[in-house]
Amino acid sequence: MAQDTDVVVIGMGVGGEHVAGRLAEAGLDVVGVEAQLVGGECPYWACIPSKMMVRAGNLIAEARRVPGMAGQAEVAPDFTPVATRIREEATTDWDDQAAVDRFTGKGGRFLRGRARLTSPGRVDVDGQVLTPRRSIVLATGSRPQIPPVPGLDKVPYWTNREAIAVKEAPASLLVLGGGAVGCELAQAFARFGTVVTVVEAREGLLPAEEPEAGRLLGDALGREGVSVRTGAGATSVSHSGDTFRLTLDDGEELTGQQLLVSTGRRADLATLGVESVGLDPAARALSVDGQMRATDGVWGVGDLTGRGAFTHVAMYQAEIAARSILGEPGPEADYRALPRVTFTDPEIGSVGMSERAAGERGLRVRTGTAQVPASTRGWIHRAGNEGLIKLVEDAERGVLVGATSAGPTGGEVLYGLAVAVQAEVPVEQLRHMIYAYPTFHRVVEDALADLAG
Ligand SMILES: Cc1cc2nc3c(=O)[nH]c(=O)nc-3n(C[C@H](O)[C@H](O)[C@H](O)COP(=O)(O)OP(=O)(O)OC[C@H]3O[C@@H](n4cnc5c(N)ncnc54)[C@H](O)[C@@H]3O)c2cc1C
Ligand SMILES: NC(=O)c1ccc[n+]([C@@H]2O[C@H](COP(=O)([O-])OP(=O)(O)OC[C@H]3O[C@@H](n4cnc5c(N)ncnc54)[C@H](O)[C@@H]3O)[C@@H](O)[C@H]2O)c1
Repeated sequence: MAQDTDVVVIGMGVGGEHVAGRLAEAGLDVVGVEAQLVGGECPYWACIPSKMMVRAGNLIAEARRVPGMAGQAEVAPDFTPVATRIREEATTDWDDQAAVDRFTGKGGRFLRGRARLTSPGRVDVDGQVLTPRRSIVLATGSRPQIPPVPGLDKVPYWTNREAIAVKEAPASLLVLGGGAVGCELAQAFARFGTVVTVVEAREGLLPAEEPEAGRLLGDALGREGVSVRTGAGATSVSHSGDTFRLTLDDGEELTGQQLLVSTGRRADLATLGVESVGLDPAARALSVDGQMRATDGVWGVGDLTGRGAFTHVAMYQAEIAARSILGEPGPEADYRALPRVTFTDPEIGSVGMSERAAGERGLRVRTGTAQVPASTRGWIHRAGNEGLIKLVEDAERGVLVGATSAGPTGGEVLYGLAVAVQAEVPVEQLRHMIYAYPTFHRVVEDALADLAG
């Protein structure tokens, strides 16, 4: 028998959990459907456990910076406390009961299973039919995109999930893909003694960001002993015993005890039955309007919308979708000041457009750059002070449309720049503000001086 309800939320990751909880608290009858764990990728296999690894790796790196700065320090890295924290604090051994209780405590109804749209206003969950009167919210996230490298489908490679669940750092690791996942995990494992090689197909690491940031990070990884191959195509992979072999297009053969594939993620609309409501199952992402509506009665939030695979995007969109479903007033989605932080050391923060992206949009841009080590705070900080600020100005309007903040606290320094991009604060006004001395964010003032010319 079909079960009537107001709303069905499919996928209870960060985005789905937020919409479902918000609507249930507002008094709607909400069924939240989740195939795996409520909370999704972020708390169990992504943001939170990976940042626990990064935090531990940063402690090791800081301790190694003591000589010449503050005496002597001996560090004996041990991955066990990290693996324990991931099990006990982050994931409760990959158990989501607390998250399920959090949702049902708000008045929601929870259903474990795999959902599929079968016709407008009808959802099938493993044979059980739900008929939402008001709305369906699609929040099914993304899955790793595995490149068609010959042999890859026959070897036991890791995705982020296996990498996060390890109990010991591997002796050696090949990382295919030098984006956010690859760089964060490469550095974290290297700091625990893993011999790491990163293979990136494009010309630099973090290729979606400013090339200066990718070079800075590549140099920092190199100094820590991570081998980086950029502009390198993998032509085959094999595995025997406990060794992976990765052959590159220049004939070089790389070996490692483990292979992490971190070559991007994509939405999977094909298995969701979206064609039954008139949407394209072959699309790379679900197309939504500024209120997160995909079509009549269907909203979409999070990674599957293809607007930036970040937890903060999923939560931002989820709040807009909830407002839209409840008929509450509020602004439409605005991604001009979308912030991104890769939690490496140096931390790479960026907001809005890169110089190249702004140029491709046809903007006449001016840029300004300043180096963190040349600033007072960078000079004081000394060991581990690498970083830079790069500003991208729309020269016609005299406002910033993008910025990069890389350095010891790059992601935190980014905040002021994000406000400037979002609020379109005139560059002239930014130039005449007071910047606290001696902070890292004073480097913004130096970059503004460079922008002036
Ligand atoms: C290693 C790693 C580190 C990351 N670090 C960060 C970070 O530091 N900061 C940041 O902002 N972002 C980070 N991200 C990205 C972040 O994890 C995602 O953007 C976020 O989890 C997306 O949320 P979501 O709700 O869209 O999808 P998800 O969290 O993927 O949740 C989707 C849920 O839908 C469920 N589902 C799928 N299909 C169905 C179905 N048919 N029926 C029922 N349920 C279904 C899935 O089981 C899943 O639980 C990281 C990602 C990775 C891989
Ligand atoms: N700190 C954070 O916020 C954070 C951390 C990790 C992941 N994430 C999110 O998760 C998403 C997925 O991360 P990701 O690192 O897997 O994807 P990504 O898109 O950031 O990077 C993938 C990289 O793999 C490269 N690549 C693709 N095919 C390749 C091949 N065959 N050989 C070699 N290199 C290849 C790409 O050029 C790219 O640089 C990111 O887009 C990001 O939004 C965010």
